[in-house]
Order: sequence, then structure tokens, then C-alpha cells
Amino acid sequence: MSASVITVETQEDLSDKLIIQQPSVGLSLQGRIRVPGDKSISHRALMLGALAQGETEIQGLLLGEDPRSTASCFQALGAEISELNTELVRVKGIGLGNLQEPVDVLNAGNSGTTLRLMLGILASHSGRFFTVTGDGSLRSRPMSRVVKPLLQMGAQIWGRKGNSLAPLAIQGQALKPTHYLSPIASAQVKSCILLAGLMTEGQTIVTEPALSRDHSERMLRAFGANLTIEPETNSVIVTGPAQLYGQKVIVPGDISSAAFWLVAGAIVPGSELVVENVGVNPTRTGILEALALMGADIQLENQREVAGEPVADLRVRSSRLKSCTIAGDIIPRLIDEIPILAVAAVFAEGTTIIRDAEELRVKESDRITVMAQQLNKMGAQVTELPDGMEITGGTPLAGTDVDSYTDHRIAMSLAIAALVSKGITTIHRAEAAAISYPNFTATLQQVCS
Ligand SMILES: O=C(O)C1=C[C@@H](OP(=O)(O)O)[C@@H](O)[C@H](O)C1
Ligand SMILES: C=C(OP(=O)(O)O)C(=O)O
Repeated sequence: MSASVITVETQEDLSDKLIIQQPSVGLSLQGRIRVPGDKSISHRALMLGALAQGETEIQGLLLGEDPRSTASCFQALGAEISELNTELVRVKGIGLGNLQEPVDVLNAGNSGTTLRLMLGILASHSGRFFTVTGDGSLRSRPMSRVVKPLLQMGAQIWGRKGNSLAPLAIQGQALKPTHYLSPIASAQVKSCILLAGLMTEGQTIVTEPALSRDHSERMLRAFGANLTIEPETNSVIVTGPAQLYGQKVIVPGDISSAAFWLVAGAIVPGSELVVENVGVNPTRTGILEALALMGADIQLENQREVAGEPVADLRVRSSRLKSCTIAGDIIPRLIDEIPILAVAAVFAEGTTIIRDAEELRVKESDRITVMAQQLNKMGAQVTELPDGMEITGGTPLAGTDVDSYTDHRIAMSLAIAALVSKGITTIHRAEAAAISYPNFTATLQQVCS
């Protein structure tokens, strides 16, 4: 059904206001859509392509700001990367150990994945000096989680606040292998150490308390690294020194981006949407399990494997949602989807509890505080917990002025909440969506018309 009014106004400071007016006649979302390429896989394809011998071809790369940051860092390190597009990006690798010393500071922008994974690569490139930084958000995010294990491997890294904050300076070294017992389940920590282990003689082992996304393991193996996985202990072993060889990578749609449409389709009455070609790697499908617990009607169709990653089309039909509790080992498998899950909980009957998610406090924004404050401004009942949120659903929302705090996932989550809020919602600094989802507003307009 048409009639919803969605406009974007660009401000003098170049930030965007996304204005969403709820239609007076019922809105329902319909159609078949695609979401942009997976952000985690896009970063890794660019990085491994740069480190490999020979050419890597990437289809379906995410053209968001974060992978652009990765591409520009690795260009500055000597890799030849063709113009970024979704059809075909070619990366001419320079081979492990051959990165150039860049003539300027490497800037990871807003991207934690770029900075943390790149640190493992730089620290192990002996004889070269690197400096790395990021935007205001990234410069406030903790880097000690990767600096500490790298120091344990003999790396030389300096930075603000006891080497815990960017900007950081790195003197590349031949590292020694380690067995790192990570206190947190983090794919960025795991991947950083595995990448450092590629050039390190012997067995580098990472053990994490719960399983985090395994895209690095899948892609490293495909590129020729010697990797052993011990699922019973959540451990990965890389034996170095490795050689990587250029590959063909096909990037599936990002389930973290699909999550906005899954929740929108579930909460907007009378909706039916199909999100095609979505990556459904089991280390990422916590959102599907959480929404199923809440009574969402989501079906996986046309399940297949594409270039080493499971893929499916996801059909969602609106339904009455009920509350649930989300905690424990599922958290790393839906960590980026918690802001949109909070929106689902606002429209569910009963009180939803989200716990063990303190990581959200150190993402692009403090996603617990920001989501609670912004949803409460719209009339929701969200209470902050130290490690999550308690959300009592069922109170109708009313549009008002809200702010993304320059966090892409917050901007898009608030836009979906606005579809079911009375009146007009204005989302300030909505341009943040382009970090992971450049054409979000266009797809929003498409499903609403
Ligand atoms: O490795 C990755 O690509 C990512 C890992 C996650 O972070 P953590 O490893 O910090 O949990 C996730 O939040 C981030 O968006 C992407
Ligand atoms: C946390 C995120 O990304 P990163 O850590 O790479 O900035 C995210 O995309 O939600």
C-alpha cells in the first residue's frame, strides 16, 4: 500500500534528516528485494586478496563506507584494487610479507573490522613502520583487545591510554606463535590473531568462550592457509608461514542488513516481503532464531551454498510477536542485530530481556543507551541494563525527533520503528546508514510503495 511519505533532507553540515510520515491509511510492505553484500565478507575478500599471490575477483562487494576504508588502506599498502563496484572488483595481490610502508597514516574511518584485522597484518610485516587511525567513534573504541594478544606474540605497538586507543603506531616484527585464550567471543579478535599467525612460524591458536562468526576461517582455507578448527573448544589453529593464492569470491547479501526488512515485515500488519540471496552462515543466524522465538513468520527458501557460504531467500509475513529472553552464546551470533531486535520487542506482547550484550556499549555508539533513549523518546518502555535492555512491548509509538548518533545500525533501526509510529519521525544524522547500507532509503521507499 502506498501513502507513506519518506523524504531525505540534506543539512548545511552535510548530514541527512530522514523524515518518515506514517500514512493515514494502512501501510503494508510488499515485494522482493535484495540487500547489499555482506560487510564482514567484503572486508576479508579485500584483505586476503591484497595478501595473496595472483588476482582475486570479488562479485557482490558491499560499496558501503566501511569496505571503502579497507580498500583505501590496502591500496596505500601497495595492493592494486580496481574501481569498486558490485559486479566485479579485481585485486592484484602482492603476496604475504610484501606490504609497502605507506607514506601516510592509514585511516580506517568508522570501521572497527578494518582497524582490528589490519593490526594483525601490519604487526607481522617485519621491518616496516605503520601508523593507523580512524574517525572520532573509532578513536574511542577499545583496541587493547587486539593489542594485548599481539604484544604477547612480540609485536611492537604504541598508542594513547596505555596502547589501547587509536591513533596507533606499529613497528612490524617477526612474531612468535601463541595460544591466546580470548576473554570475549569476538570475530575481530580471532581474525586479527589468525592474520598475524599467517606469517608467524609455528602454530598460532585462538580459543574463544563462544563461537563468533567464522568467515575468516572459511576464506583463509579457500585461499590456501593451513587451518585446523576444534569445535569442541571453539579453537582455531593456523600454521605458518602460509602462502595465499588469489580466489574468486562471491559475496552474499548481508543478513545484518536483511534484519531490518525481516523486522519491518514482521511488525507492519499485512506485509509480505522476500529478501533474496541472504548469507545464512550459522554463526550469523541468531537473529532468525530470536525472531522465531518471538513468533515471527520467516521461511528460508531456495537454500544453497555459494562460494563456501550458505545462502537462502528469506520470506517474512507479518504476525503477532511475543516477548522472549536473549542471552548467552547466541549473543555473538546476533550482536549487530540487537538494535533492530529491540524495535521488534517494542511491538511484541510482554517484556523482552536482552542480557550478556555489554559489547554493545563499545560499538560505533553505546547502542544500549542510544537505543533506549531514542525509542523512549518515541514512547517505548525500554530500561537499560548494564549488559542489555528490558523492553516492555505494546505501547503505541509516536513520531518525534530522534538521532542516530552517527551509528548506521541505530539510524536504520529507528527508520523501521518510524513505519509503525503515529505522525512524523525525523531521524537526524541518518546518512550514517551508508556505512553498511548505501541504498537503504531507496529500498525503504520501494517496499512502502
Ligand atoms: O569480524 C567482523 O566482521 C565483525 C565482528 C563483530 O565485532 P566483534 O568481533 O567486536 O564482536 C561485529 O560486531 C562487526 O560488525 C563485524
Ligand atoms: C560493529 C560494527 O562494525 P565495526 O566493528 O566493523 O565498526 C557494525 O557493523 O555494527
